[in-house]
This record gives sequence, structure tokens and C-alpha cells, in this order.
Amino acid sequence: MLKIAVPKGVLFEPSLRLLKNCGYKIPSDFGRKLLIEDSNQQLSLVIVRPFDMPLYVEEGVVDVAFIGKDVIEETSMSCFEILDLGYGQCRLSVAVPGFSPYRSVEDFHSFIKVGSKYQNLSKKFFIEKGIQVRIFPLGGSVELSPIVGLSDAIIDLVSTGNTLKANNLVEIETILFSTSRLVVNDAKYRLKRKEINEFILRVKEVLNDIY
Ligand SMILES: Nc1ncnc2c1ncn2[C@@H]1O[C@H](COP(=O)(O)OP(=O)(O)OP(=O)(O)O)[C@@H](O)[C@H]1O
Ligand SMILES: O=P(O)(O)OC[C@H]1O[C@H](OP(=O)(O)OP(=O)(O)O)[C@H](O)[C@@H]1O
Repeated sequence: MLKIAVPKGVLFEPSLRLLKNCGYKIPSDFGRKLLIEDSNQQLSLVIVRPFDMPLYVEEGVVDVAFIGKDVIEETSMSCFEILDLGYGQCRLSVAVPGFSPYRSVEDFHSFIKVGSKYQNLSKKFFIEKGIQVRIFPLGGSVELSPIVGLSDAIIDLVSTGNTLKANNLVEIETILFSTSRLVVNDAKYRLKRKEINEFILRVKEVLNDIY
């Protein structure tokens, strides 16, 4: 049986939808269970917080996983990235308060404070720009930090832009674009190649019908 990790949160529903479209019989109501099986015993689903996903994949606890490109990059996740699944489109961007004098990263002339859930990508970005920053590691609601004076700017995910707009924040630079990806544990791909390739084929067929 193939073991797949699907991410909780924004990507959860579209991930389940994709698996159902692949023909897996996923129960519609499994409450708060975090390990579920399809009724044909072909697939075992592990429901994982996105930022925990690299551990489950790298430690070989699961064979394959659906995860956002942003998490793959932020965690330098060791895996085979097999397919772009197309959903969960967003971008990781720098944003500042509307009242801020900054309108481009180049304006960040001196030392600035940045709030983000993506510490590694934030550090990498500003090192490449040669800008001195202090990164405040935040777990969520990142847009709050510059509003209340904790930081001068944020680096966070943007999709529609509604959260930025609602909090009077201005997006000034995009660091990366992200969608959900199908990834495979390297060792498992060697051990269960036939089963994993069959799964990849089923996903590809469904994606070809959608896109
Ligand atoms: N607004 C969005 N639009 C599209 N995709 C998003 C959006 N926000 C997050 N994502 C994608 O969904 C993934 C999970 O994000 P989500 O906010 O649902 O969970 P999380 O905040 O990482 O987990 P938790 O809320 O438990 O801390 C992200 O890594 C990204 O790939
Ligand atoms: O551009 P938008 O469509 O407004 O989406 C962007 C928001 O989506 C995510 O929030 P979410 O509530 O998913 O996660 P969080 O717990 O990190 O805030 C992200 O952190 C942004 O806040």
C-alpha cells in the first residue's frame, strides 16, 4: 500500500479532491483522524502540517507527499520533486505598511526588522541584496508585525492580496512563486518504483484532464 502525506490547511481540500479524481475511495467523513485509508486499501493518507512535511518525507515515514514549493525551498527539503500539481498558487513577497517610506527593497538602506514565517528564505534574500536585517520568526498572522511596530517589513505568502490590502500593506517585491508539488522520498522511490510510478501516472492523467 502506498503511503502519502497530504498537507493540512489551504492545500488539504484540493489534495483530497485530486486523490478522489485519481479514483481512490477516500472516506468523506473521517473527523479528526490523521491517518486514513482508502476503502480499496490502495492508499494510506497521513495528514501533516506543511512545515512538518519534510521530516515525514526525509525519514521515509511516507513514500510520496503533496507539499507547497515554498516549504520545499524554505526547508531545503531532500526529496525528488516529481510533478507541479498546479493548485495552491501563491507567491512569497516582501511587503511594507502603506505609511512606510519604503517602496522598493533598494530603499532598505540601513538595518531593518522583518517579520516572517520563512526565516531561511528571508535571510537568503537579504544576504543576496547585501542588506542587514533582523528576522523575527513568526508562526502566522505575519501581517500584524509591521502594523504594531514589531517590524519594518514582512516576507509572507500572497495569493489574492486581500490580506495585505485589509491590513494596509503594500507588496514591493516577489521572492518566489509557489504551487503544490508531488514529491517522493529518494530511497522509497527505489524500493517501490513500480507502485510509485503507477501513482504518478494516475495523477498525471487527472492533471492532463484539468489543465
Ligand atoms: N493564500 C494562499 N493561497 C494559496 N496557497 C497558499 C496560501 N497560503 C498558503 N498556501 C499554501 O498552502 C500551504 C500551507 O499554508 P497554510 O497557511 O494552509 O498552512 P500553515 O500556515 O503553513 O500551517 P499552520 O496554519 O498549521 O501553521 C503553504 O505552504 C502554501 O504552499
Ligand atoms: O493574498 P491572500 O489571498 O490574502 O492570502 C495570503 C494569506 O494566506 C496565508 O494566510 P493563512 O491564514 O493561510 O496562514 P497563516 O496562518 O500563516 O496566516 C498567508 O499567510 C497570508 O496571510
